[in-house]
Amino acid sequence: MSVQSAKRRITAVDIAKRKNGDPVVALTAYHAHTASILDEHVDFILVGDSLGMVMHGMESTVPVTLDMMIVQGLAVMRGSKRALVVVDMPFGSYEASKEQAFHSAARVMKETGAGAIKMEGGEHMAETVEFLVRRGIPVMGHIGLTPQAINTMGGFRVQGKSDENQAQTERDAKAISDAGAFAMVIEGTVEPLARKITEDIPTVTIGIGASPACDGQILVLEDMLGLNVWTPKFVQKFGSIREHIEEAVTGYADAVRDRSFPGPDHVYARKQK
Ligand SMILES: Nc1nc(=O)c2c([nH]1)NC[C@@H]1CN(c3ccc(C(=O)N[C@@H](CCC(=O)O)C(=O)O)cc3)CN21
Ligand SMILES: CC(C)C(=O)C(=O)O
Ligand SMILES: [Mg+2]
Repeated sequence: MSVQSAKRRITAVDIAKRKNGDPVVALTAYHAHTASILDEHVDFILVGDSLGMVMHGMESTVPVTLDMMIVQGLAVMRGSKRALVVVDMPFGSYEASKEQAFHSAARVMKETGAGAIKMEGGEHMAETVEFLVRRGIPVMGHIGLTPQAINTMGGFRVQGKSDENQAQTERDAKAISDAGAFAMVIEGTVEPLARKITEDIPTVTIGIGASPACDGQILVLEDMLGLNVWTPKFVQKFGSIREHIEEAVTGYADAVRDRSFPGPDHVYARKQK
């Protein structure tokens, strides 16, 4: 990193000011190349623990490690210079105690240079969120459908369908907001709940499968590009990257088989005498 950069990055403080303003635009990225494409078009890039499922074919995000998040977080920092980079805390790296959370989050901040971290959880994580924020780590919350809880939820379940669950999710939002999170992801919740939370709390809400009522939106990049075959219902495919890759790969395979590749332009010759 340079001593002084010409254009400063968007900060967590900038995002926090976007309540009732223009919608906050966010996408996930795990690589330097994709990060460099998103950099000019989004407000923040999330290095999501969804990378376990998207890059590695895991069935959930539970096996993702802190080291995996740090490696990809660093890649995304190298590829970007304008957008805020937020790194997800993976399952098992923060839930045991606020000290464990600080230790893990500090590693992410020091080893990647990212501007903020995100952690899943409501009321039960509020004390931890406050502990980190007070010690200089901007925290993005994540409530509603929290994928790391797949094994206690019994699957990825849309939240807010019952009165009891709606009331709990509202308490979660309030607790994370009061704890000082600069923004929070609301994932997989029924529309009236996402709307009510967004109206009731002063914290910026970022929706994913949580209706247009939120202050911003996020999607997993590979889902909206059309690279992943199956996606949750809340995804709109804005591209069809899978077909582009298929076309390029079959073109290459055909060219190798009929010996039209490598062609004259791709061959090294000896020095002319
Ligand atoms: N590629 C990808 N995209 C994501 O959005 C994403 C991940 N991976 N991994 C981490 C979590 C997991 N997510 C998920 C995964 C599955 C559903 C899902 O099965 N949804 C059902 C509805 C379930 C219900 O009705 O309760 C669906 O059909 O959309 C939702 C969110 C969102 N996140
Ligand atoms: C889906 C987003 C919000 C996320 O947490 C992830 O990509 O891991
Ligand atoms: Mg995540």
